[in-house]
Amino acid sequence: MNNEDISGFSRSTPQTDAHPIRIAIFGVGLIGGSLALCFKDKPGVTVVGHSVNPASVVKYKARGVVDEATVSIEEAAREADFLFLCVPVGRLEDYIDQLSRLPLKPGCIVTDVGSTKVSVVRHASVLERRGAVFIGGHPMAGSERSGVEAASSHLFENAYYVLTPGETTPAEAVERLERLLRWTKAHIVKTDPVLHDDIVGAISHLPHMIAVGLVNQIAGYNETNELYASLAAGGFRDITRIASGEPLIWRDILLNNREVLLKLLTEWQAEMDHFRKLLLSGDGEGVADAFRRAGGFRSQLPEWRKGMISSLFECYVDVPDHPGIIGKIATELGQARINLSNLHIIESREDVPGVLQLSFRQEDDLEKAVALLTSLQYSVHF
Ligand SMILES: NC(=O)c1ccc[n+]([C@@H]2O[C@H](COP(=O)([O-])OP(=O)(O)OC[C@H]3O[C@@H](n4cnc5c(N)ncnc54)[C@H](O)[C@@H]3O)[C@@H](O)[C@H]2O)c1
Ligand SMILES: O=C(O)C(=O)C[C@]1(C(=O)O)C=C[C@@H](O)C=C1
Repeated sequence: MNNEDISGFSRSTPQTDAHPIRIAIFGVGLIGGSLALCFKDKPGVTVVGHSVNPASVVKYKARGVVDEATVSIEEAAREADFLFLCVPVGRLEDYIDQLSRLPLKPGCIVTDVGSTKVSVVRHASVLERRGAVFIGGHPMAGSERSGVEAASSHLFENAYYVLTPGETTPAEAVERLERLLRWTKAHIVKTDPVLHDDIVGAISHLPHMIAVGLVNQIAGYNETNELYASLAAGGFRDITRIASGEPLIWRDILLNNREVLLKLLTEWQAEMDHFRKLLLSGDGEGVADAFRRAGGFRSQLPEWRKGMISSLFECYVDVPDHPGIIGKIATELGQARINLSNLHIIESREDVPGVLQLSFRQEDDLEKAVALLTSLQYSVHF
């Protein structure tokens, strides 16, 4: 992508092939680090990372995630065209306050990646008085992992990236940010902060609470009998991956969106009460109907997008459980130059066919893999 117009400040400076763009990232963890990797090494771009922790600054540089790193918020912000706040939700307002006391580049864009939007957008008006433009942001992609070690330049590919510009946000600034974000390969969607928090509360925050509650319930049973953990298989793993999210990140998100979540929890309890009634009355048709409705809705979801159901292009291969089979499949794919992004054994018991989950970053790789494995007589399904 040509970054000719992205900075928006350099039109009066001597023309070079690419106008210089300075991007400051505050908090180079999973999300901040992934953004840094998307922008780094692009023509004319300098990425500067900020951390309050001197050891983190050394780490950011050593890992090559940023061009520069500093513990000074002032140094990071100075002359920055774009400032990304990638710290926990509970820290965002303080960062905005600190930035609002600094000499920012006129017209610079400050944005955040926080999982809630109402409070940060409301608070950010202090920045506008300093000549900066604030645009709330939230990439709908992530992981249960955290820290710069988990960062990836592919994290946002094909995911939705929400922006919440207000009515008075200059359209030119929104366009400039959108253009910069093209490097993430995400799909931009714009919405109002209140609607954002309602929807994301339902599709992200509530599921995290359910997963954590479920794991803790089972962990309690497991204290009296460890067979609970031993027998926990694919179903338990699928619904509970997100229970391993970073505790302080999730503390901040849930407390920040608590009004929405309290309502959602009441409705969730009603959903569970419905199940309780079905079981009490032995209403098998009611149980089957609940599964039918859920399956129907789930099958209509745009599965190929991150942020919905599947974060990757995936297929499942039935494999006989004998030594070397996984290596054989991986070698076949490698020889055909098909880029496998992940491989996961779902079930493997003696004499019983196992299932191999294959993940690809590109749809094209998935299609090629399915054709190849089918031609080799493997049973492939989705
Ligand atoms: N994890 C996800 O899946 C996900 C997805 C989208 C958005 N988000 C949002 O992105 C933001 C960052 O989350 P993450 O998953 O990258 O977390 P992370 O823990 O990987 O990174 C957080 C960063 O903030 C810094 N930080 C932590 N506590 C701090 C403090 N008290 N003061 C200053 N800096 C501090 C850390 O050093 C780190 O660089 C959060 O606001 C979160 O809501 C997370
Ligand atoms: O995939 C995961 O592990 C995530 O938790 C990502 C997830 C989500 O719930 O979908 C989590 C928080 C974000 O704010 C956005 C995305």
